[in-house]
Amino acid sequence: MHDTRRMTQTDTKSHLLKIPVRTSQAAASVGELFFNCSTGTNQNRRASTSMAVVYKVITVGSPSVGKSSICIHAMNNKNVEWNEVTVGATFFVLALEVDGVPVKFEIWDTGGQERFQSLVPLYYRNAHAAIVVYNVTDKNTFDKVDYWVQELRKYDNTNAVMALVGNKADLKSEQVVNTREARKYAESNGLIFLETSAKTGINVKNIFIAIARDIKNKTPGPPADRVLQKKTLQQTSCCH
Ligand SMILES: Nc1nc2c(ncn2[C@@H]2O[C@H](COP(=O)(O)OP(=O)(O)OP(=O)(O)O)[C@@H](O)[C@H]2O)c(=O)[nH]1
Repeated sequence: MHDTRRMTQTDTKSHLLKIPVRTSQAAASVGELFFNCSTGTNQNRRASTSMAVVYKVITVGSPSVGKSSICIHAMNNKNVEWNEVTVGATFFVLALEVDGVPVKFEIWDTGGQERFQSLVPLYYRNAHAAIVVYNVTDKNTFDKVDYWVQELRKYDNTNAVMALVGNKADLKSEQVVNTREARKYAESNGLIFLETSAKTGINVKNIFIAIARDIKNKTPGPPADRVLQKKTLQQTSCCH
């Protein structure tokens, strides 16, 4: 069903390179992975050339909940009709200023299909944060949230920040996942919680702002385990 989805907006497509890569270390153990690489708008590209704190983030969740659409909206500041199944993972770079500090998010947006789930630990390695996404109009995707949270916790990354995101919040009349129930789950498991819409953009950037603040709170003072970079995106692109 999902294989028929295709991207319809050409300007964003022009930022995407679909390439087979033999990734080093982690991915080498599973052979050759395929992923897309996107560096976003010119504004995003310019912002990321200055000194920035770099955070590695991954997205996980059921298929079609809107993981890629969230990343794409955050980077382009607009709704982009996205109809492409993520194969393996897509790499995005998002540059934002958070409380006066330039932050570069290196996002591994993982494919939600079951055949890609075994790859998640590889992308999660050394991640500063994970975004667990469900679709507010599909209870099955919320029921899968706890599986993702427990899986991520297994991967020995206890310091990572986790955010629970209920996407497609623009479809209010179709919402079946109760906001209070989702928030309660998030609070009792120490997760950031937001409902978003990749269509209208509501709360999309706020996810990343909340994550950056949470990481900073967990690691106060000089950024010891955070990397300060002064590189252009050409230098940091995933395609080398
Ligand atoms: N109405 C609405 N539709 C959305 C929203 N976010 C995504 N969609 C649509 O949902 C479908 C799936 O979006 P994707 O971003 O590809 O979902 P995904 O979670 O990355 O899917 P996989 O690659 O299969 O893991 C697309 O048709 C999107 O246009 C949203 O906030 N509101």
